[in-house]
Amino acid sequence: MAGRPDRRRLRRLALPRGLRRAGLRLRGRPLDRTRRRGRRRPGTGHHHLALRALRVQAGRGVHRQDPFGDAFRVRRARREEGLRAVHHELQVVADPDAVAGTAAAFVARLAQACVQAHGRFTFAVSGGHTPWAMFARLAHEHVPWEHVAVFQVDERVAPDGDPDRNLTHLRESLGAAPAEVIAMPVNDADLDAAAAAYGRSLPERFDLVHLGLGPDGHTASLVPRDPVLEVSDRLVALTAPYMGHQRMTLTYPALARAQQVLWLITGADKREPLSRLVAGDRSIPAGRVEAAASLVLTDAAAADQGPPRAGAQSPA
Ligand SMILES: O=C1O[C@H](COP(=O)(O)O)[C@@H](O)[C@H](O)[C@H]1O
Repeated sequence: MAGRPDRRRLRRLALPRGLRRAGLRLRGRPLDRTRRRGRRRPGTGHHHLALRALRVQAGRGVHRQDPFGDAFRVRRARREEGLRAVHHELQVVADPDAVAGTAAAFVARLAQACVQAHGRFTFAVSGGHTPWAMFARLAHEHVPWEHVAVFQVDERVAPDGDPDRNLTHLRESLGAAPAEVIAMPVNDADLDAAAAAYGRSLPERFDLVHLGLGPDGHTASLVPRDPVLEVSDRLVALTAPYMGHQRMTLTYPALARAQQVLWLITGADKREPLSRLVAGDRSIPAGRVEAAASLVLTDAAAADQGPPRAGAQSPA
């Protein structure tokens, strides 16, 4: 049976008490110099069964992690055989609601830290359904919105206000939160020029990039077999039609500007691509994303810790 979320802990996460209590690190340096809280003993958390399952599936790519405090630990990517191997921190919570709440608290606290450290928080957000609840929760968090710039990771080529547009749902979910959203210009007549212009508007680094994961292993609009996967000379590019729409997307070089990636992955249909992602499987598009640090936040269903499926055998 899936573990229940630790309500006490989640409540604490939703009410950040300031950076000094967060054990927060930014660009490798602790912002919390007075932190005394020790690490919890491995395996004592309510997620340990899920984590153990993923460790078996994914081998060395998975790291057991304390909820939240350690999630901010920035781990520098290593260069191995010319490739930048990303170490994924993995956090499993009970369900999509817990994913949304934990993610919103994470984003809010990172925003506070970045604004305090360098005056601005640059945040690139993906589409899909999974982040809607997180954005809605974020609107009620303590976020220094006047210093936040929200960029799009990807967008469908469709009219303004179209329900297929990621922007439509982003704005709806954020509600009255006064976020500056720098929208992808997917209605321009010359889409190649528009993509290039969006690329020029991107910051040198993103403080945070949110990514999702499709059942086919796609992330952003980096979709299997599309030539966009090989684009290395542009920050923003266009895809062939995929699931009904041509798309504009950040490319791998743009995503590599992320100081921190936050993956939000929920649902049983993500089990296989999730295990591939954390194993560093570069045969799926998501497995080729590079970033300075990566937190994979997932629910029990995606981590294969849901209720037993009909006909499933219990282990002996
Ligand atoms: O098509 C897309 O799907 C992925 C995954 O979405 P999700 O709702 O299954 O999490 C998303 O990350 C991407 O931005 C979007 O264009």
